[in-house]
Amino acid sequence: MAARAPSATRIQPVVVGSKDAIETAVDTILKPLSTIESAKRLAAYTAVDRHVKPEHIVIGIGSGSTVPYVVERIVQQGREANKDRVFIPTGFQSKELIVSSNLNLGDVDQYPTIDVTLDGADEVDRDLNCIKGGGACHLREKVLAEAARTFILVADYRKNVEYLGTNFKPGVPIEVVPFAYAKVLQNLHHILGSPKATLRMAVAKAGPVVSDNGNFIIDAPFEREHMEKPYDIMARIKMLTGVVEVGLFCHMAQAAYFGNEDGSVTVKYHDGKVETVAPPA
Ligand SMILES: O=C(CO)[C@H](O)[C@H](O)COP(=O)(O)O
Repeated sequence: MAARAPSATRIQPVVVGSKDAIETAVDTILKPLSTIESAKRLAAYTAVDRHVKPEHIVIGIGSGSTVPYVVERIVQQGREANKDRVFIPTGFQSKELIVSSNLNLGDVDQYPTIDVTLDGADEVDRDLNCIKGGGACHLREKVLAEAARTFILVADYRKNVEYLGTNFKPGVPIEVVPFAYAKVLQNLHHILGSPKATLRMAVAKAGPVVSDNGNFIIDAPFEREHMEKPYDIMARIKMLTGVVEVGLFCHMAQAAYFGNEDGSVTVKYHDGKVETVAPPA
């Protein structure tokens, strides 16, 4: 039998947090957020304050870099407010976010009716149509948007545009089953008028981006004439065999919250009304 090491050598230092975790915590306290991050947080906090009410039990959580602020604000509502709630994720990232925030996790097959879903967007036009799928999550995001009684968008000021494709240049994200991607690309190039449509390639992996559902993503830029009537082009893309979902969400959101550089929030509603919420005094 191996001799036991003297107890002194077995004593491990007490780890209270990694260097990164400590630096992040210090940054959070001491360093102000960048203008864009502040704008995202402002939009998310305002939307949560207005739309996540005590009677809301089933809550859809979207994907992207704005949504963590949504969850942060929901957590701030307190343990009592959240103890009976169930949170439904739109993908791996939001699932991790829900679990690491100690919120109850559910899935849309258990809860096909959601009280309110809050999600980010790549761009939102004057009629609240939006491009989603910059993070390749738009299939689940659309399911949760459709399942929700109220669907709310949160974003920073760069996403607030008159027509889609103004600032967001990669194009419309399209989730396709892998074996059909070349055929769908041909259809987009030669039939639907997107000659620059490309398969989205991974950055830290060789080969294509693979979605949480095991599919590929095509990014298809379209001319302004198509993007001004996004429902028509969305329907035509969706009819291509092999397409699973299109990252154009038309007439789905009730309101979109945009954090601005000056600390105000612009709220666009589905009926065309626009409100400006002044910065906190
Ligand atoms: O659609 C999405 C992911 O598929 C995101 O909601 C969208 O890309 C916005 O992300 P961010 O809040 O980081 O700007």
